[in-house]
Amino acid sequence: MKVTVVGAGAVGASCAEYIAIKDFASEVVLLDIKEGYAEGKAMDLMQTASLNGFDTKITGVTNDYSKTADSDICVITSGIPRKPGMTREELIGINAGIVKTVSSSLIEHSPNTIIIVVSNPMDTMTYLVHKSTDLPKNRIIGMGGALDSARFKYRLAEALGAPISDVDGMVIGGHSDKGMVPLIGKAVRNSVVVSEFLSEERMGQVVQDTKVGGATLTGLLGTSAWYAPGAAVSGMVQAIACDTKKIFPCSALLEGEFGLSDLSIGVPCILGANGIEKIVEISLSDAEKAKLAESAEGVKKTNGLLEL
Ligand SMILES: NC(=O)C1=CN([C@@H]2O[C@H](COP(=O)(O)OP(=O)(O)OC[C@H]3O[C@@H](n4cnc5c(N)ncnc54)[C@H](O)[C@@H]3O)[C@@H](O)[C@H]2O)C=CC1
Ligand SMILES: O=C([O-])CC(=O)C(=O)O
Repeated sequence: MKVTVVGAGAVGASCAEYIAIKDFASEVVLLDIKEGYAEGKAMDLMQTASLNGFDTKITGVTNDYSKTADSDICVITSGIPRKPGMTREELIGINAGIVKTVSSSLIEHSPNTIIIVVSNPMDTMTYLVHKSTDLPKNRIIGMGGALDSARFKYRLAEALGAPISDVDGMVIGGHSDKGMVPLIGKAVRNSVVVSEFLSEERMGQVVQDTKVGGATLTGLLGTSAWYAPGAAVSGMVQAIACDTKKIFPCSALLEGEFGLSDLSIGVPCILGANGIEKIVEISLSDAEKAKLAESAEGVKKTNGLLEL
């Protein structure tokens, strides 16, 4: 199993590290445009192998796509991150060009690959890869909901005073400060809906804290987060590599599912060897449907800025 990660910055390196630590891939290629940068990150990571106990071989390359040839899975993290006060949507001007060039170079050398898009604004970048390449739709997947759901579980556990392993919940919709739809009505503590434990007001706070999770970290760090994003990507890569058929909310191209079409947005998906094996059309309440529709409008507005 060969995995390429483009962008050896904060998220790309974290992603490579978690993939290696989980020890399911034979090889991870890190590629960056900055001379020597990916080579340095790869060497540093390889020097953790004996300490962390993995056999995955990590190599770094400067913009040499021939070294990525025949990758089973490619992750795109190249592009600029936001700074405090910015939205993810403001990154489109620079990141669209990068994502378009990178995806076409990857496919040239790995025509059968599955692509996971991370660069922001992620739903729009995922849609751009659908529009600008010939890969089938099950092989282009955006990462956002896996991270947002992890943040939702963190906030739920905090509100409940419960261990994180006791809570479950999912976030669907666009990966943006306003567009996320944390499904609070379906969130559970050991199979009991959280409304049994939390007031309406506290649940509203959990939802709001989840939606601005990325912005909160950007304010604290001066740039956006990387540990949880890297872990979220590695979980999706593992589900595909090991054909686990686990459900992750992913940005998938919709063609009528949930009453939506011609956009990529976060919905529950079964991930396996074929990438998105199935979009799971869970039933939503009227309020949840309205929020998803509003979120889709926001994503489409950003898609409208693409030069296709
Ligand atoms: N979808 C999600 O949930 C998340 C998305 N992100 C996004 O991921 C992206 C990366 O974030 P960070 O790693 O923090 O940024 P970073 O600045 O640390 O790393 C980005 C790397 O991309 C490289 N790069 C730029 N253009 C390139 C090209 N044409 N080819 C190859 N490499 C290129 C840069 O040299 C840099 O090393 C940002 O757009 C950020 O907004 C970040 C966290 C979560
Ligand atoms: O907040 C950002 O810009 C990066 C990101 O998508 C996240 O951490 O959720």
